[in-house]
Amino acid sequence: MITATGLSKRYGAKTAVNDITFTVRPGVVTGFLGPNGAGKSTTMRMIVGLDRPSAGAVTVNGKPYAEHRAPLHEVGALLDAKAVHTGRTAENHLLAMAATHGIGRSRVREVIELTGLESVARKRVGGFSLGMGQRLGIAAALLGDPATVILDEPVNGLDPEGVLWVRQLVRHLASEGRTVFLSSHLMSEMAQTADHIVVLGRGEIIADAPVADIIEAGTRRRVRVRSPHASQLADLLAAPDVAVLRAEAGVLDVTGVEASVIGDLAAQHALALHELTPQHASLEEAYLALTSDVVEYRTEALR
Ligand SMILES: Nc1ncnc2c1ncn2[C@@H]1O[C@H](COP(=O)(O)OP(=O)(O)OP(=O)(O)O)[C@@H](O)[C@H]1O
Repeated sequence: MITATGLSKRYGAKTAVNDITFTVRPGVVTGFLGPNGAGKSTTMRMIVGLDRPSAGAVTVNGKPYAEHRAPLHEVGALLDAKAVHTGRTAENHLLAMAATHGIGRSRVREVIELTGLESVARKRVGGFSLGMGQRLGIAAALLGDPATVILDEPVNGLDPEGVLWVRQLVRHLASEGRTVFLSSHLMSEMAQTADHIVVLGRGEIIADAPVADIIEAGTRRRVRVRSPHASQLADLLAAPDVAVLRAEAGVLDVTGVEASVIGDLAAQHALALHELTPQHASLEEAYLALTSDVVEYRTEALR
């Protein structure tokens, strides 16, 4: 369990994280989303004691990270996979970490197998690809069999097979009752991986809810209607809160009315319907709607 209360971080005049309060619960995968510079990495660094909060506090499993006597058993974190620039082999890197906590060689072998690093375990980490570095970072995070796992952009640099592996791994870790907190800028990835998401914009929380609720709240639901009587139906649907868009001949995209209401209306007027489909917005669309006001670096439309 991770609990942040009134957490803030300022770097000089710059406020990176502004008075955020949230809880990351065990047994589910919680995603941490936000545009570049929103403050995700800063928040994660404060959770594991690498940055000191300017105000507020954050605890892991009930205590500030620094107060845990054997932190690797409490929290496993992958914060910057590129940080391991070493002439050591992957195995020796993990053995050195294990030694600080009295973790045995057999656990090192286990995490090497779990992360698919067997074939490169005796190779120098310096020559690793980004993807192998990510796997090694995840192996290190899991070394102490921690109750809480924090992964900053874990799928960065992984190939599709690796992405699928991370997704299955984090879901498995959550199913074991662990607290799993991962950041990503890939909304589509979050939609498939997370149960719950916390969205950060300019250092503030702008959403903290189950994925399904975020999708629901971030968009107005659209219904696609196909009918040989599309024009007649469009006239019947006209109302101040209803938008009817003629997508193509015989096809309407209707916003502001439930599909069931459209179906009933068509039946009352004996108008045949050939399609009546509620369109579900993607998490990407919902996220863009949520964060459109808070992106720090806006991209100019290409001309
Ligand atoms: N050491 C620092 N000194 C000054 N400003 C910093 C420092 N670290 C982060 N910042 C600023 O704080 C803000 C939040 O940065 P942070 O890296 O936490 O965002 P992020 O959401 O992780 O973004 P990204 O996805 O780009 O990594 C940014 O505006 C960043 O420039």
